[in-house]
Amino acid sequence: MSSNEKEGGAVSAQNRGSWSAFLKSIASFSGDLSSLTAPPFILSSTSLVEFSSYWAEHPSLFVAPAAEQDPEKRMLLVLKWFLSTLKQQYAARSDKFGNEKKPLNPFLGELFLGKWVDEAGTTELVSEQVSHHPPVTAYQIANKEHGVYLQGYNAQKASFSRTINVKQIGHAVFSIPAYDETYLITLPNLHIEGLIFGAPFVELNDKTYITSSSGYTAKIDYSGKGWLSGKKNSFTATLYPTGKETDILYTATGQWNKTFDICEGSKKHNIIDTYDADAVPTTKLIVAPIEQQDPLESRRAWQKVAEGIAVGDMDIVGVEKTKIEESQRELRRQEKTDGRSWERRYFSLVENDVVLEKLAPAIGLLPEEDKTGGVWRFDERKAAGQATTTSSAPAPTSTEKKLELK
Ligand SMILES: CC(C)CCC[C@@H](C)[C@H]1CC[C@H]2[C@@H]3[C@@H](O)C=C4C[C@@H](O)CC[C@]4(C)[C@H]3CC[C@]12C
Repeated sequence: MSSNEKEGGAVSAQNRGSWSAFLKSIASFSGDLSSLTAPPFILSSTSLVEFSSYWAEHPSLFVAPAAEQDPEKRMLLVLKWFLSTLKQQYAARSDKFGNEKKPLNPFLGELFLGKWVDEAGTTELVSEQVSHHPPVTAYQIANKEHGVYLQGYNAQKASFSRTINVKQIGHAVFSIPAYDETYLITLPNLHIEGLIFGAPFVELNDKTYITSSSGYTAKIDYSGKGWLSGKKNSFTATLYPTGKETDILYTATGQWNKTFDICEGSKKHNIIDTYDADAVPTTKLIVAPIEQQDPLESRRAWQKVAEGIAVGDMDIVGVEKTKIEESQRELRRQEKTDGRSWERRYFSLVENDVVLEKLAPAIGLLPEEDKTGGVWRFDERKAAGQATTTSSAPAPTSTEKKLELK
């Protein structure tokens, strides 16, 4: 743990000045989160491209739907897995360090590759920054033994109104080809709580949906502590046949970062399952040693910046970040001169996506392609030409070598 990370909780006397200057600066903030300048002590050395891994830190829950024969119960298992990911996605860092941190902004083409190996077999992750303006991350998570796949992409738009509000644009697609089944998942909007106390954490807003090609939909309503009542990170999810919202088959309710109950029907006393986030251990993602990583892999590319953050040396951080930014600018200049654009390694833009065409209308999802550069999908053809394992990255091209910072 870095000196920076040990500080968690309320702002120390030493950091109070920079924190109040930050609070003043964000009052007029709106746009890409990448343009938000946070004080050094709130900087994380983890790039946003790594966040895709939060979808599968419980591989057994991820693959569980594949073993269920009944489509209704399968949908319930997909909902349970989704709910279990929320703690990892939105509370893991504030739980660990006492406060949320500002992640590193990935550069175009940045990769995060890894795998989980446990009782669920091998679950592989490919995450790639597919756009820089606007920043968009795409990912695929695959467990081939169980035949379970997740892919998606996301961008964030931030605005300030009493606090930092973040709108998520994008979606995820969970699929089990053996059942010819696809689930379209929308992403929660969020806001930052605790800013005033210097101990920021995430609270989710509004609602999200999961809708399946087998004819079921789950609606997840998020609520927080509020001024007068309620508990932090609360939600109520209902599962129903698509289009029949009042025919509730199952209800899940509780706190996504702690415990929740799954009940049959709409009555909250018919409990059939209880999930305790603290009782279900996560599996550690295996990432190749830095020296064996491709130059575009996140931890290798950001290594020196991360070292600077760890020791609180903002001069090193500045110098090393500038090197990355400069080499990125040079790549863009070169592409412009050559009349070509950056070739994404694993993902491609698609038109007329069949999953969206079929499932998005049921939940009113608008893909907002202008905000993500289009609809991004995992490209099997491209991936076949790449090594997605964590140890044998393909040799970098000459353009990519320019990124290798000495
Ligand atoms: C703490 C504050 C001062 C700086 C702002 C940090 C802000 C940019 C961070 C904080 C939380 C981040 C969310 C994170 O909780 C989880 C996810 C889910 C993941 O799948 C995609 C990224 C996203 C939305 C992060 C974006 C950056 C956030 C809002």
